[in-house]
Amino acid sequence: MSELVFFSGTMDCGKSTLALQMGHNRSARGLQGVIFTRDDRAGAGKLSSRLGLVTDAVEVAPDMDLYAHLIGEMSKGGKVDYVIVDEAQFLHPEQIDQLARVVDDLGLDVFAFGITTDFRTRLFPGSRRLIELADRIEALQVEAMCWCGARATHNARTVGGEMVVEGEQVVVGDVDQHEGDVGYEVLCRRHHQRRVTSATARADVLSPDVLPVDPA
Ligand SMILES: Nc1ncnc2c1ncn2[C@@H]1O[C@H](COP(=O)(O)OP(=O)(O)O)[C@@H](O)[C@H]1O
Ligand SMILES: Cc1cn([C@H]2C[C@H](O)[C@@H](COP(=O)(O)O)O2)c(=O)[nH]c1=O
Repeated sequence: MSELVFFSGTMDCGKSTLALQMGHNRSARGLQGVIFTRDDRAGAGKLSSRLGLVTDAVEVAPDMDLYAHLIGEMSKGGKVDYVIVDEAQFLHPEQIDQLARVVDDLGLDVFAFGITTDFRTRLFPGSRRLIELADRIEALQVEAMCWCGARATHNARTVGGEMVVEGEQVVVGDVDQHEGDVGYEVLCRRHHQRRVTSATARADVLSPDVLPVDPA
């Protein structure tokens, strides 16, 4: 039975790597897939992992009908055995409905990979729809870690290392950005709620306010 599966996790937990591995294992057995992505850091039409692997993909435009695209491929004689979607949080809810239709009407497995929540802990519309429609939701096994050592569960947006809570929902970027740039850091809920990033935690430790006071 074909399935719509949502592989979700924080940024930097290995989603794109797993997407590439699942595609590789299937193509090694002669299966052919279509890989969709949107706004990958490596550029349009690319699916890239921080482990250095990258593959070509179909860049999803905001108004693209994914079901119609696959029907078009098949009617041109293309073989499609499965579908992979990376950065699925950026898709419109209607496009997630189209993926569900691919599973139900075309009998193809659809494997979608993405983060669930944004820097303000709000669901992305595409991820919300995936949670509503997916046959299965899988949490990635390799856990990303907060600077404190706890499991990272939330994505923070940072500017110059400090967490920000205002801004557009979508700003393409990466973890480990240089000072001053907009970047991201994964945190445990406690430190996301308190807005303590690795940089501000370090600064607090160094601050004279928190140095032990000599009573003498
Ligand atoms: N130099 C490295 N050595 C080993 N693993 C690495 C290295 N750099 C990144 N990784 C692994 O790659 C993961 C990020 O993979 P990626 O697929 O790009 O994540 P995601 O798509 O979830 O943002 C990290 O959590 C880490 O496990
Ligand atoms: C939290 C958050 C993230 N983004 C962007 C930043 C990256 O370009 C992608 C996530 O990619 P990854 O492969 O999972 O690391 O999403 C965003 O636009 N808005 C946010 O709030």
